[in-house]
Amino acid sequence: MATSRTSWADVADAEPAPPPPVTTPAPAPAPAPAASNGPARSSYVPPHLRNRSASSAAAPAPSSAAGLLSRPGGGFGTGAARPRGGPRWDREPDPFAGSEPPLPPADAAPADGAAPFEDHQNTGINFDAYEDIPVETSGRDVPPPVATFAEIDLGAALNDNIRRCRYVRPTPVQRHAIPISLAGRDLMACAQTGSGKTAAFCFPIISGIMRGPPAGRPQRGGGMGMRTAYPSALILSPTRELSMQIHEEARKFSYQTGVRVVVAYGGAPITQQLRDLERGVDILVATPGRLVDLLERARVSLQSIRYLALDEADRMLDMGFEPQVRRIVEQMDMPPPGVRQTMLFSATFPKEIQRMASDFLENYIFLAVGRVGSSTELIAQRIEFVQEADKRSHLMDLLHAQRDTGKQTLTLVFVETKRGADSLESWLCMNGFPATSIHGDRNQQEREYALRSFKSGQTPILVATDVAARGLDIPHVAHVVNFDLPNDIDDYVHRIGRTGRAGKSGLATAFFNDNNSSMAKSLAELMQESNQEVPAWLSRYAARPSYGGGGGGRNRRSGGGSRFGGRDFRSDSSSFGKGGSRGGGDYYGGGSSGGYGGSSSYGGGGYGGAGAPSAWD
Ligand SMILES: Nc1ncnc2c1ncn2[C@@H]1O[C@H](COP(=O)(O)OP(=O)(O)OP(=O)(O)O)[C@@H](O)[C@H]1O
Repeated sequence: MATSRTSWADVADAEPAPPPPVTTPAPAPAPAPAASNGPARSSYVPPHLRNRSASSAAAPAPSSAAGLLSRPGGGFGTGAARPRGGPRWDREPDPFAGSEPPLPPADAAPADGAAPFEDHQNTGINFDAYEDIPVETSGRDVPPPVATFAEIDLGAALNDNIRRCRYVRPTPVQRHAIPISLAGRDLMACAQTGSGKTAAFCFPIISGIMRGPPAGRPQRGGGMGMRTAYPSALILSPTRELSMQIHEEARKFSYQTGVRVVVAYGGAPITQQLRDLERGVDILVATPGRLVDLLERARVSLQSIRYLALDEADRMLDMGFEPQVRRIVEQMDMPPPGVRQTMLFSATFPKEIQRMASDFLENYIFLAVGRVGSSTELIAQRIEFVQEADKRSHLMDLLHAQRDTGKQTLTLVFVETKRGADSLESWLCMNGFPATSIHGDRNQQEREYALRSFKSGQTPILVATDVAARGLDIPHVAHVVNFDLPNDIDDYVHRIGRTGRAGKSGLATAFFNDNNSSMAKSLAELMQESNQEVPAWLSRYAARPSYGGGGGGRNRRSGGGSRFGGRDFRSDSSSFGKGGSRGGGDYYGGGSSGGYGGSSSYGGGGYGGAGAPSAWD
């Protein structure tokens, strides 16, 4: 087990007070548009012009500001209302407020220069832990990786935000993925949980929107009073909370760049989201269900999309979102592959998603940082044999032991069902452990409240179904407990990945019993691969042929031929042709057409029936 010497959390723990607000001066006003159709449009400046004064001189000069006003990206077709009297980002709320130290002067050092920023290198991702990570790329003419942010010309405004985020050096996935995306290539990228994938797809999108040429005039949306938004980039993510988180991150990265980020997800009132869209949108972060709704209402058009990013794409398939995702990407007005740029990111890439994704991508590069679907060595994994009836008392022992250390940390407990989450939450509270829960039966307000209360440490235990398994970046989660193991090793990888993030070490404990025997082999393999000690009893389980995966579980690793089933499927001779069927297999719940059935094992995933509101959308 690799140990973290200087981790983000170690340093963050040592930070006594919230840092002062941003001190960056506002950029010089962008050129005022020369023509207007009305007051609402008069101050609109396309993103690639907005940053002209702040970003590098490499930004292309517009031929005519007036001509750019009709550019659909950055607003709805009829023009978005902007604050008057100056560029709108002057009054942009500071997404860093209270979270960072003063920005070092831009000329103090390049973003990669460690020395001047050493004292606030709190996100000091433990790069040593990632240094010798194996990287595999396939595809034609792969652009070379970079070692520093300074080697990439992202523009001054974005570099300022990178400094504000206290990112000193790019993580391995960023080192490879950012140059690939900046070169305009489609990308399928797989990297371990907590390794900085969000920035890896956000930076090139923001930079591209800032610098890119104006998109063509929308063909519809201006008439009949229809206020249609024409984003330039779409980021799809499977869960509401992950969409919210990506939105927050993207807002930080695009602060004072003039690039406007809007989020749309189910469970929250659509009216507010519509208002946000009406104010203009360059990057739309959305869950598939809510986006389909917006498209059907013609409040969003995808015809100006230049960048499409799918985060946790495999999860969207798991959740039965394939029809919606295909509808959004293939059947609406989105430009085809080759015209738009498409990026897929996840820590796990089963072949099934690779096959679907290959329909969305053109001449793409497959990037695997670390073994595909593997877990980071920063997470110490423990598997304990615990009978169902003993799980609660065992959990209590763990929590008492943790409490005895006197350290204030957060514990995330995964269970399989929504009812199980409710009942464990109240049992913990009754027993003196402040807990809350998040699952698909809780309304969105309750879910968000639970997450806030957990993050703040008010309720340091969060009992969750898989709704919280993917992507959520919650600082200080020191322990993930798999009270109920999932049926799929990829889900296990994502769950435990809520700890041990950004170079920080973490602990993951799983309760295993006969009910989980189909997981034995893949668990043992995963642990071995991550240099964890595999208990002898688990190896014995794994050695039994009947427990070697497959079974009833959706155990992609062991069921799919090659051991990890996650390399670039184009190099697999048995791979399906482009657009081919994805075949059967239990991964899709019995080879259904990928409809709305979802999987009961996800505690609320999928659609309950036609038109039924989903807890996931
Ligand atoms: N270059 C960097 N330097 C320091 N910290 C970074 C850097 N890039 C990202 N981070 C931080 O690392 C953490 C994890 O990043 P992120 O959430 O993007 O991981 P991820 O790979 O998407 O994880 P998951 O697979 O769980 O979704 C975040 O808190 C982020 O701010």
